[in-house]
Amino acid sequence: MVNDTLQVLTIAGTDSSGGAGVSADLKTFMAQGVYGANVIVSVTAQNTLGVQSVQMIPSEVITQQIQSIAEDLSLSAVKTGMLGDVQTVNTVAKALKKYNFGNYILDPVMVAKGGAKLLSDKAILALKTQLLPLAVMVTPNIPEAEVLSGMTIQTHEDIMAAAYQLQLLGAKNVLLKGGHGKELTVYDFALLADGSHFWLKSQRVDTERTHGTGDTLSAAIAAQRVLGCDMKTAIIKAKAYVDATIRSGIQVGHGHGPLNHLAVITKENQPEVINDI
Ligand SMILES: Nc1ncnc2c1ncn2[C@@H]1O[C@H](COP(=O)(O)OP(=O)(O)O)[C@@H](O)[C@H]1O
Ligand SMILES: Cc1ncc(COP(=O)(O)OP(=O)(O)O)c(N)n1
Repeated sequence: MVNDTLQVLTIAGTDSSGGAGVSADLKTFMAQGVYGANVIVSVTAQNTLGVQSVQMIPSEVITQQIQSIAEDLSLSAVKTGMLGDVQTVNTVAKALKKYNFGNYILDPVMVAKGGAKLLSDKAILALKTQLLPLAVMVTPNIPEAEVLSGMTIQTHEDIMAAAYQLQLLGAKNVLLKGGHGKELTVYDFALLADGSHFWLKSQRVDTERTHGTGDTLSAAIAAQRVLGCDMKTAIIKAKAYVDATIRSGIQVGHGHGPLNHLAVITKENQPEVINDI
């Protein structure tokens, strides 16, 4: 059942193959039992093999979409995904400052799994200065954390240092995702607003079908916050959900296939929570 009083917004781009972007976010919100609204900032022609084209939506249309929702819905959280260019980052930042949508989760999407650029170089600085300070949570993968922190990340110590740097730049909580890589064990690192930290340890699923994992994780965190979880619990529950969606694979497309958003979480999906590694 969807709880219609729990309303969450995603501001992101579309993915015509339905695996990432707004599609992943709305499927995740629904699966978590919260109501999802969407503001489209870009339309991508995309499939599991790559991104074929990107069309950005004009700023005034983005502003109008946000205003329409703000005037009617009762939102308690918002997440942003692909924002594309500097104009869009600035437009979204202006709207987030104007309207109070509650918890703001920033997924700093930069590059799709197939390698296509989803954020321009100029927009990176705008995202750092305009959006990071507004975010209750930022969820970079390792390459994104390197770009935002200006640091090279090779070791677990580097991961922690980069997360602290992102907190210094204004994000209250940081979840640094460790999905990129080849190791058999995946570690995500969480740094919370009170200065505490923990690692989420899980076994890597040997699959190419991970299209939209980052979107799904950040959308699930937003949903769990709206459902009333504290930040640590929201992160752990969201991680278990993503793990379930990867493990219950579906066979769509011929490349980086999408997740199964209706997956049921079992004990097997619970990450190990550890303080230090
Ligand atoms: N093959 C995999 N097996 C298990 N977990 C994964 C796998 N790939 C990604 N994840 C998890 O999915 C989430 C998203 O991570 P990641 O893929 O790094 O983000 P992004 O999609 O933004 O690049 C993280 O919690 C990560 O640990
Ligand atoms: C429209 C759109 N938004 C975001 C992404 C990237 O999503 P992400 O969850 O990081 O997944 P992968 O691209 O890493 O599979 C996208 N591809 N398209």
